[in-house]
Amino acid sequence: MKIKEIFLANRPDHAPTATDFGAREIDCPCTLKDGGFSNESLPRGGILVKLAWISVDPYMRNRMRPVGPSYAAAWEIGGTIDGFAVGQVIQSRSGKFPNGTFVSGMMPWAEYVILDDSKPSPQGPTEIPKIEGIVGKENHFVGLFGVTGLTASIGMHVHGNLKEGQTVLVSGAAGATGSVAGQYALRKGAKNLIGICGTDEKCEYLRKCGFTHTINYKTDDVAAKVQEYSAKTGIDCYFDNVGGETSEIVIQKMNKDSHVVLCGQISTYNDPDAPYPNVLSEEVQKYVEANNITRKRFLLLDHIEHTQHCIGELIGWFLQGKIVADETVVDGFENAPKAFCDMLAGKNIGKMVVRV
Ligand SMILES: NC(=O)C1=CN([C@@H]2O[C@H](COP(=O)(O)OP(=O)(O)OC[C@H]3O[C@@H](n4cnc5c(N)ncnc54)[C@H](OP(=O)(O)O)[C@@H]3O)[C@@H](O)[C@H]2O)C=CC1
Ligand SMILES: CCCCCC(=O)/C=C/[C@H]1[C@H](O)CC(=O)[C@@H]1CCCCCCC(=O)O
Repeated sequence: MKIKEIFLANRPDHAPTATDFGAREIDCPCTLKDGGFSNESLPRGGILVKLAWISVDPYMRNRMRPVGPSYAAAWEIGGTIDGFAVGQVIQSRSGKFPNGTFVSGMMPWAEYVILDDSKPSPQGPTEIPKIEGIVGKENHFVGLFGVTGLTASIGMHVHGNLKEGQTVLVSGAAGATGSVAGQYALRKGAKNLIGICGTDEKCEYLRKCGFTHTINYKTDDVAAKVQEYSAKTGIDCYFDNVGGETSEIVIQKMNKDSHVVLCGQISTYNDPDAPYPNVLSEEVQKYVEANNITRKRFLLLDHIEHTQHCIGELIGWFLQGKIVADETVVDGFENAPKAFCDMLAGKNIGKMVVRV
């Protein structure tokens, strides 16, 4: 049986497009001549997984460069793309993952893949728990209960220093991470929650998520709106997904001893020369130091020990209907490259996910 896989075709120096990727046919591992599956060709501990949900993520932009980010390899030209995904076990030579099990983890972008059950979580296959109310919603394990939801909650938990009654501002607020970061702050007692995003439709989504104030950075005067919405309180916590000019504006309105959760700097990801994290202007850097504002880089992988606690909270809120987690679903395996480029261009509300 032939299946499709997706590979990197070019390393663009501009915003990527779907033409920077290619698709090709390969033989499906573990198939018989009659088209059925067999586990005979699986190595011991191997599982054949049919991809179900593919995550497209901003850090992948960096994997398109000759040297990738510190925590993930650069993709080779002509090499198969890989990323976080959810799939179902079709054939198994593993005692841990019997047929039918849903797993999440890093997977090549091919319709069927072989994974090794000894590779540790979260990169290696991780069983998706069968919890009433969650079964059938495995898509959320690439979003709300996956990397983005955990980045939001663990990021806030570790660097947010949230307290009852605070003012919290989130940039990139209508995306997968930002929308959960804001709702996490609300659950922890934030009283004034300000969200910055790129369209009016996204502002509406923020209101559905419980944000107090919304700012469209493409049409509003960001500095004036940030000033207006934080005039009485200042800002106690800033969950920064975007960096650049927006962050310069926000940080200057932060209170003494307040905290930046430095999660991402997506406004500069297409610029190969932009340092990560972005270097603040001299004036803003002085403000940070004079006001004892913490701004430490946050990386999910450095804090994975908080996963059980934070995923437990997220699942609890979800089952109680206390958290909104809309997704932008793109159908079709071959549309994953377009979904990735569209996410970078801001065409998603909530988590951008590909249904295979
Ligand atoms: N530190 C960590 O461990 C992790 C960090 N991240 C970071 O979290 C952030 C959000 O990721 P994720 O939730 O997956 O993605 P999102 O779901 O937020 O999607 C990306 C969004 O970024 C916004 N965006 C794109 N370009 C710009 C720009 N020039 N200026 C401002 N906003 C822009 C767009 O929304 P809009 O229409 O509002 O512009 C777009 O929808 C990223 O910075 C990512 O790198 C993610 C996972 C782990
Ligand atoms: C645990 C796998 C997560 C992969 C997907 C993802 O969204 C990555 C986000 C990274 C973020 O930008 C900073 C991080 O710490 C996140 C995790 C990166 C892990 C990549 C592992 C890659 C590999 O093992 O090949």
